[in-house]
Amino acid sequence: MKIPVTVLTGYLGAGKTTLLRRMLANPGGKQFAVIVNEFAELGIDSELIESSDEQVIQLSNGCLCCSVRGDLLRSLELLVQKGGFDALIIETTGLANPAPIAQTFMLDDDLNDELILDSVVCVVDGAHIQGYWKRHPEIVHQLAFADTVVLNKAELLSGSKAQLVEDLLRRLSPRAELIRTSHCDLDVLALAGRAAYSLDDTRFDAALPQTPVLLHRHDDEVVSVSLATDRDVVPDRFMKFIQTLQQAYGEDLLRYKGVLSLTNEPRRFVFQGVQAMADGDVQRRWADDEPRASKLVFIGRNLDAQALRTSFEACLR
Ligand SMILES: Nc1nc2c(ncn2[C@@H]2O[C@H](COP(=O)(O)OP(=O)(O)OP(=O)(O)O)[C@@H](O)[C@H]2O)c(=O)[nH]1
Repeated sequence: MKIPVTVLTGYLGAGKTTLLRRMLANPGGKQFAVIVNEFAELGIDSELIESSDEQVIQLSNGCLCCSVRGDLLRSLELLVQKGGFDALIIETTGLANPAPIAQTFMLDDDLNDELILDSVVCVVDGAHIQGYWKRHPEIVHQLAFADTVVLNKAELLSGSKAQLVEDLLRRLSPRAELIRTSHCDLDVLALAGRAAYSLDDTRFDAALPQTPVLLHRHDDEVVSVSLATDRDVVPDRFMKFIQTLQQAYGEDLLRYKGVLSLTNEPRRFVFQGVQAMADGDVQRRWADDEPRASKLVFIGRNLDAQALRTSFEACLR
């Protein structure tokens, strides 16, 4: 029996990791393996998963659909050789086109014998989708390819706006099942192992170019800036730094997230945001043998990397 693969897609900050965490917290007797892909050089998501039971492979600094597609193939081969799991979840970057990822299963005979693409789930940020979808063509590809669309952050939508967003999603993803939710609080057991995705489906033909897409270009203006330090971060300076960035870049500040070592705080501080919406919380304590290193990733349009570095330096003790 082939091992089912669930691909989690959706734009930056939509809620993919939130959904992944829910799936891992409620495995329904499955032993998951997970591949997490991040656009930025530094990977943060594997830190947010905090999982010990699953094999988690982090692929950073590029998208599975293009620049790290070879890494995806190697990781899949490695996982299949090693075994020890009966379901696989792949979390793509918010910029990835799921079509070439699906092709990976189709084009490689050995993988095709072992793995089957079970479902492509597209998580949508209900609060931002109306402003985003025309500006970011990735979203249209992701929705067109999905068999399941999770309309997330629904609590931020009024009744009439929620209806408009649903209508838009049904237009962009007419065949998909649509689930409206907040914080991806949905029946995760119903998501995996249900063969929602079929390679015979016409959806696949429509979304795939006739020849394999081995490389495709992302929006060149969207860049990532990764910052790392082993000095402590001073909380109020850091908050001012973030507020200044939110004001300076507005909608162009697409996504930021990080794990920080704050002054006088024995626990790791996890911080993340989408445009002007940010939140952070303390997590577990830093282990005795663990370097108290902070890392932070920003993804946005035309970010000034040097200016970000200099401003971040000013937040350190
Ligand atoms: N208000 C609100 N916030 C949410 C909801 N779901 C997730 N979030 C928050 O939105 C932010 C992004 O969530 P993630 O799950 O990390 O999103 P993602 O799609 O994995 O992000 P990237 O991998 O960076 O593209 C986090 O701060 C979440 O806590 C929701 O339903 N409502």
